[in-house]
Amino acid sequence: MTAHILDGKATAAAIKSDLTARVAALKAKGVTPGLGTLLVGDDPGSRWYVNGKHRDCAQVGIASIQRELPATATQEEIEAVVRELNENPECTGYIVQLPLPDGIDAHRVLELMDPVKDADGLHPMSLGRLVLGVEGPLPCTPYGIVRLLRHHGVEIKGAHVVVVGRGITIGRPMPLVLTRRSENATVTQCHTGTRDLASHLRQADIIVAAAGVPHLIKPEDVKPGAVVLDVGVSRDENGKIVGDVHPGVAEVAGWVAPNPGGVGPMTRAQLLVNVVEAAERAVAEAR
Ligand SMILES: Nc1nc2c(c(=O)[nH]1)N[C@@H](CN(C=O)c1ccc(C(=O)N[C@@H](CCC(=O)O)C(=O)O)cc1)CN2
Repeated sequence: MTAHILDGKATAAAIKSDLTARVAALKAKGVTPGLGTLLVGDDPGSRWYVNGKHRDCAQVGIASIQRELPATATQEEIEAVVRELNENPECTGYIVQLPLPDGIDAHRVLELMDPVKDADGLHPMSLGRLVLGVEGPLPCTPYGIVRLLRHHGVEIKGAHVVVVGRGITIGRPMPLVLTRRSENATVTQCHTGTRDLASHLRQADIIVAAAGVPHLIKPEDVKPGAVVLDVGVSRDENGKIVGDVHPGVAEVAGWVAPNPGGVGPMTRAQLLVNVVEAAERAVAEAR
Protein backbone atom coordinates (compact mmCIF):
# COMPACT_ATOMS: atom_id res chain seq x y z
CA MET A 1 0.00 0.00 0.00
CA THR A 2 1.18 3.55 -0.70
CA ALA A 3 -0.59 6.16 1.37
CA HIS A 4 -2.68 8.97 -0.07
CA ILE A 5 -1.27 12.43 0.61
CA LEU A 6 -2.95 14.99 2.86
CA ASP A 7 -1.91 17.96 0.76
CA GLY A 8 -1.50 20.97 3.03
CA LYS A 9 -0.38 23.32 0.28
CA ALA A 10 -3.47 22.79 -1.87
CA THR A 11 -5.83 22.88 1.14
CA ALA A 12 -4.25 26.10 2.43
CA ALA A 13 -4.59 27.64 -1.05
CA ALA A 14 -8.34 26.89 -1.02
CA ILE A 15 -8.71 28.48 2.45
CA LYS A 16 -6.75 31.57 1.33
CA SER A 17 -8.96 31.95 -1.73
CA ASP A 18 -12.07 32.03 0.52
CA LEU A 19 -10.35 34.51 2.87
CA THR A 20 -9.52 36.89 0.02
CA ALA A 21 -13.25 37.43 -0.55
CA ARG A 22 -13.94 37.84 3.17
CA VAL A 23 -11.14 40.42 3.55
CA ALA A 24 -12.54 42.36 0.57
CA ALA A 25 -15.98 42.36 2.27
CA LEU A 26 -14.44 43.70 5.50
CA LYS A 27 -12.61 46.43 3.61
CA ALA A 28 -15.89 47.43 1.95
CA LYS A 29 -17.19 48.02 5.50
CA GLY A 30 -14.15 50.20 6.31
CA VAL A 31 -12.20 47.55 8.26
CA THR A 32 -8.73 46.40 7.18
CA PRO A 33 -7.54 43.37 9.16
CA GLY A 34 -3.87 43.71 10.19
CA LEU A 35 -1.60 40.91 11.45
CA GLY A 36 1.23 41.88 13.79
CA THR A 37 4.21 39.61 14.45
CA LEU A 38 6.91 39.91 17.08
CA LEU A 39 10.11 38.01 16.27
CA VAL A 40 12.82 37.96 18.92
CA GLY A 41 16.30 36.70 17.96
CA ASP A 42 17.85 35.39 14.78
CA ASP A 43 16.71 31.78 14.51
CA PRO A 44 16.55 31.19 10.71
CA GLY A 45 13.56 28.81 11.00
CA SER A 46 11.50 31.32 13.00
CA ARG A 47 12.40 34.09 10.56
CA TRP A 48 11.32 31.90 7.65
CA TYR A 49 7.97 31.19 9.31
CA VAL A 50 7.34 34.86 10.11
CA ASN A 51 8.24 35.97 6.58
CA GLY A 52 5.89 33.29 5.23
CA LYS A 53 3.07 34.61 7.41
CA HIS A 54 3.51 38.09 5.95
CA ARG A 55 3.67 36.73 2.39
CA ASP A 56 0.33 35.01 3.08
CA CYS A 57 -1.12 38.28 4.42
CA ALA A 58 -0.16 40.08 1.22
CA GLN A 59 -1.86 37.35 -0.85
CA VAL A 60 -5.25 37.75 0.86
CA GLY A 61 -5.15 41.52 1.49
CA ILE A 62 -4.39 41.54 5.24
CA ALA A 63 -2.07 44.39 6.34
CA SER A 64 1.30 43.47 7.93
CA ILE A 65 2.84 44.95 11.06
CA GLN A 66 6.32 43.51 11.70
CA ARG A 67 8.25 43.98 14.93
CA GLU A 68 11.71 42.55 15.60
CA LEU A 69 14.06 42.52 18.58
CA PRO A 70 17.57 41.08 18.90
CA ALA A 71 18.26 37.83 20.78
CA THR A 72 19.69 39.97 23.60
CA ALA A 73 16.34 41.73 24.21
CA THR A 74 15.24 41.83 27.85
CA GLN A 75 11.87 40.73 29.24
CA GLU A 76 10.96 44.42 29.66
CA GLU A 77 11.87 45.28 26.04
CA ILE A 78 9.74 42.42 24.75
CA GLU A 79 6.82 43.38 26.98
CA ALA A 80 7.05 47.00 25.76
CA VAL A 81 6.50 45.81 22.16
CA VAL A 82 3.56 43.67 23.30
CA ARG A 83 1.98 46.74 24.96
CA GLU A 84 2.54 48.75 21.77
CA LEU A 85 0.81 46.07 19.65
CA ASN A 86 -2.06 45.93 22.17
CA GLU A 87 -2.61 49.66 21.63
CA ASN A 88 -1.90 49.83 17.87
CA PRO A 89 -5.26 50.29 16.08
CA GLU A 90 -3.85 49.01 12.76
CA CYS A 91 -3.00 45.68 14.39
CA THR A 92 -6.27 43.76 14.74
CA GLY A 93 -4.51 40.51 15.70
CA TYR A 94 -0.94 39.45 16.43
CA ILE A 95 1.40 36.67 17.40
CA VAL A 96 4.62 36.37 19.36
CA GLN A 97 6.75 33.91 17.41
CA LEU A 98 7.81 30.98 19.60
CA PRO A 99 10.16 29.88 20.98
CA LEU A 100 11.43 33.01 22.73
CA PRO A 101 15.15 33.10 23.66
CA ASP A 102 16.31 31.28 26.80
CA GLY A 103 15.80 33.29 29.95
CA ILE A 104 12.60 34.97 28.72
CA ASP A 105 9.38 34.09 30.53
CA ALA A 106 7.16 33.26 27.53
CA HIS A 107 4.08 32.71 29.71
CA ARG A 108 4.32 36.23 31.11
CA VAL A 109 4.65 37.62 27.59
CA LEU A 110 1.61 35.68 26.34
CA GLU A 111 -0.46 36.72 29.38
CA LEU A 112 0.27 40.37 28.66
CA MET A 113 -1.27 40.17 25.19
CA ASP A 114 -4.73 41.64 24.71
CA PRO A 115 -6.81 38.43 24.37
CA VAL A 116 -9.05 40.14 21.82
CA LYS A 117 -5.98 40.38 19.54
CA ASP A 118 -4.76 36.81 20.10
CA ALA A 119 -4.32 35.48 16.54
CA ASP A 120 -2.59 32.27 17.66
CA GLY A 121 -5.24 30.96 20.07
CA LEU A 122 -2.45 30.48 22.62
CA HIS A 123 -3.38 33.22 25.13
CA PRO A 124 -4.46 31.66 28.47
CA MET A 125 -7.91 33.21 27.95
CA SER A 126 -8.26 31.55 24.51
CA LEU A 127 -7.07 28.19 25.87
CA GLY A 128 -9.49 28.57 28.79
CA ARG A 129 -12.32 29.21 26.33
CA LEU A 130 -11.32 26.07 24.45
CA VAL A 131 -11.47 24.04 27.68
CA LEU A 132 -14.91 25.51 28.48
CA GLY A 133 -16.25 25.05 24.96
CA VAL A 134 -16.76 28.80 24.42
CA GLU A 135 -16.16 30.30 20.96
CA GLY A 136 -12.77 31.96 20.43
CA PRO A 137 -9.60 31.73 18.33
CA LEU A 138 -8.37 28.16 18.00
CA PRO A 139 -4.67 27.16 18.14
CA CYS A 140 -3.45 27.25 14.55
CA THR A 141 -1.72 23.89 14.15
CA PRO A 142 -4.34 21.74 15.93
CA TYR A 143 -7.25 23.32 14.08
CA GLY A 144 -5.25 23.34 10.84
CA ILE A 145 -4.93 19.57 11.26
CA VAL A 146 -8.70 19.20 11.71
CA ARG A 147 -9.34 21.22 8.56
CA LEU A 148 -6.75 19.23 6.60
CA LEU A 149 -8.46 15.95 7.57
CA ARG A 150 -11.94 17.29 6.78
CA HIS A 151 -10.83 18.67 3.42
CA HIS A 152 -9.71 15.16 2.41
CA GLY A 153 -12.85 13.48 3.75
CA VAL A 154 -11.07 11.68 6.61
CA GLU A 155 -13.58 10.82 9.36
CA ILE A 156 -12.60 12.28 12.75
CA LYS A 157 -15.84 11.51 14.58
CA GLY A 158 -15.39 8.38 16.70
CA ALA A 159 -11.77 7.91 15.58
CA HIS A 160 -9.12 6.93 18.10
CA VAL A 161 -6.39 9.58 17.77
CA VAL A 162 -2.99 9.16 19.39
CA VAL A 163 -1.20 12.49 19.88
CA VAL A 164 2.53 12.20 20.53
CA GLY A 165 3.94 15.30 22.23
CA ARG A 166 2.85 17.87 24.80
CA GLY A 167 4.29 21.18 23.57
CA ILE A 168 2.34 24.41 23.88
CA THR A 169 1.58 24.91 20.16
CA ILE A 170 0.44 21.37 19.23
CA GLY A 171 0.55 18.54 21.77
CA ARG A 172 -1.21 20.28 24.68
CA PRO A 173 -4.10 21.87 22.77
CA MET A 174 -4.58 19.10 20.16
CA PRO A 175 -6.70 16.79 22.40
CA LEU A 176 -8.82 19.77 23.50
CA VAL A 177 -9.68 20.52 19.87
CA LEU A 178 -10.28 16.88 18.91
CA THR A 179 -12.61 16.13 21.82
CA ARG A 180 -14.95 19.07 21.15
CA ARG A 181 -18.47 17.87 20.28
CA SER A 182 -17.94 19.07 16.69
CA GLU A 183 -14.94 16.73 16.25
CA ASN A 184 -15.91 13.96 18.72
CA ALA A 185 -12.69 11.96 18.56
CA THR A 186 -11.32 9.78 21.35
CA VAL A 187 -7.77 10.83 22.21
CA THR A 188 -4.80 9.19 23.85
CA GLN A 189 -1.99 11.63 24.65
CA CYS A 190 1.52 10.18 24.66
CA HIS A 191 4.79 11.90 25.54
CA THR A 192 8.37 11.16 26.57
CA GLY A 193 7.09 9.61 29.81
CA THR A 194 4.81 7.12 28.02
CA ARG A 195 5.67 3.48 28.62
CA ASP A 196 5.54 1.30 25.48
CA LEU A 197 4.63 4.02 22.96
CA ALA A 198 4.37 1.41 20.16
CA SER A 199 1.47 -0.38 21.87
CA HIS A 200 -0.53 2.88 21.87
CA LEU A 201 0.40 3.76 18.28
CA ARG A 202 -0.73 0.36 16.99
CA GLN A 203 -4.27 1.05 18.21
CA ALA A 204 -4.56 4.45 16.54
CA ASP A 205 -6.84 5.28 13.62
CA ILE A 206 -5.07 8.65 13.42
CA ILE A 207 -1.57 9.53 14.68
CA VAL A 208 -0.47 13.13 15.24
CA ALA A 209 3.32 13.00 15.63
CA ALA A 210 4.54 16.19 17.27
CA ALA A 211 7.41 15.06 19.50
CA GLY A 212 10.32 16.59 17.58
CA VAL A 213 12.15 13.22 17.57
CA PRO A 214 13.42 12.25 14.09
CA HIS A 215 11.71 9.13 12.67
CA LEU A 216 10.13 8.24 16.02
CA ILE A 217 7.11 6.65 14.30
CA LYS A 218 8.21 3.42 12.59
CA PRO A 219 6.25 1.42 9.97
CA GLU A 220 5.83 -1.53 12.35
CA ASP A 221 4.11 0.77 14.92
CA VAL A 222 1.33 1.83 12.53
CA LYS A 223 -1.96 0.00 11.97
CA PRO A 224 -2.44 -0.72 8.21
CA GLY A 225 -4.61 2.02 6.67
CA ALA A 226 -4.16 4.45 9.58
CA VAL A 227 -3.85 8.21 9.04
CA VAL A 228 -0.46 9.66 10.04
CA LEU A 229 0.29 13.37 10.34
CA ASP A 230 3.95 14.32 10.63
CA VAL A 231 4.24 17.58 12.55
CA GLY A 232 7.66 17.21 14.20
CA VAL A 233 10.45 19.45 12.99
CA SER A 234 14.10 18.51 13.47
CA ARG A 235 16.87 19.55 11.09
CA ASP A 236 19.74 17.48 9.68
CA GLU A 237 23.30 18.78 9.31
CA ASN A 238 22.32 20.57 6.05
CA GLY A 239 19.34 22.31 7.64
CA LYS A 240 16.86 20.01 5.87
CA ILE A 241 13.66 19.12 7.79
CA VAL A 242 13.54 15.64 9.30
CA GLY A 243 10.06 14.76 10.55
CA ASP A 244 8.89 12.47 13.36
CA VAL A 245 7.63 9.87 10.86
CA HIS A 246 9.89 7.29 9.20
CA PRO A 247 9.50 7.36 5.37
CA GLY A 248 8.56 3.64 5.41
CA VAL A 249 5.27 4.53 7.15
CA ALA A 250 3.89 5.59 3.76
CA GLU A 251 3.90 1.89 2.77
CA VAL A 252 1.58 0.96 5.65
CA ALA A 253 -0.62 4.02 6.28
CA GLY A 254 -3.78 4.92 4.35
CA TRP A 255 -3.10 8.66 4.48
CA VAL A 256 0.04 10.64 5.31
CA ALA A 257 0.55 14.36 5.89
CA PRO A 258 4.12 14.86 4.67
CA ASN A 259 6.60 17.20 6.27
CA PRO A 260 7.17 19.64 4.65
CA GLY A 261 3.99 20.20 2.61
CA GLY A 262 1.40 18.86 5.05
CA VAL A 263 0.53 20.56 8.32
CA GLY A 264 2.93 23.57 8.10
CA PRO A 265 0.97 25.43 5.37
CA MET A 266 -2.25 24.73 7.33
CA THR A 267 -0.78 26.39 10.45
CA ARG A 268 -0.22 29.54 8.42
CA ALA A 269 -3.67 29.40 6.78
CA GLN A 270 -5.41 28.98 10.14
CA LEU A 271 -3.57 32.03 11.46
CA LEU A 272 -5.13 34.10 8.67
CA VAL A 273 -8.54 32.59 9.48
CA ASN A 274 -8.16 33.71 13.11
CA VAL A 275 -7.24 37.26 12.03
CA VAL A 276 -10.21 37.52 9.67
CA GLU A 277 -12.67 35.99 12.17
CA ALA A 278 -11.54 38.44 14.89
CA ALA A 279 -12.15 41.37 12.50
CA GLU A 280 -15.56 39.92 11.53
CA ARG A 281 -16.49 39.56 15.22
CA ALA A 282 -15.46 43.18 15.86
CA VAL A 283 -17.63 44.39 12.96
CA ALA A 284 -20.61 42.34 14.22
CA GLU A 285 -20.20 43.68 17.79
CA ALA A 286 -19.96 47.30 16.58
CA ARG A 287 -23.38 47.02 14.90
N1 LIG B 1 3.53 31.87 17.88
C1 LIG B 1 3.73 30.66 17.31
N2 LIG B 1 4.96 30.17 17.24
C2 LIG B 1 5.14 28.95 16.67
C3 LIG B 1 4.05 28.23 16.10
C4 LIG B 1 2.75 28.80 16.20
O1 LIG B 1 1.73 28.20 15.75
N3 LIG B 1 2.63 30.02 16.80
N4 LIG B 1 4.27 27.04 15.42
C5 LIG B 1 5.62 26.67 15.04
C6 LIG B 1 6.15 27.27 13.78
N5 LIG B 1 5.18 27.67 12.75
C7 LIG B 1 4.41 28.75 12.97
O2 LIG B 1 4.81 29.75 13.51
C8 LIG B 1 5.21 27.13 11.44
C9 LIG B 1 5.78 25.92 11.18
C10 LIG B 1 5.88 25.43 9.87
C11 LIG B 1 5.40 26.17 8.81
C12 LIG B 1 5.52 25.75 7.37
O3 LIG B 1 4.88 26.29 6.51
N6 LIG B 1 6.42 24.78 7.11
C13 LIG B 1 6.69 24.34 5.77
C14 LIG B 1 8.17 24.03 5.62
C15 LIG B 1 9.07 25.12 6.05
C16 LIG B 1 10.55 24.85 5.86
O4 LIG B 1 10.96 24.35 4.82
O5 LIG B 1 11.31 25.17 6.79
C17 LIG B 1 5.92 23.06 5.48
O6 LIG B 1 5.64 22.31 6.43
O7 LIG B 1 5.65 22.80 4.32
C18 LIG B 1 4.79 27.37 9.07
C19 LIG B 1 4.71 27.85 10.37
C20 LIG B 1 6.59 27.07 16.16
N7 LIG B 1 6.38 28.42 16.58
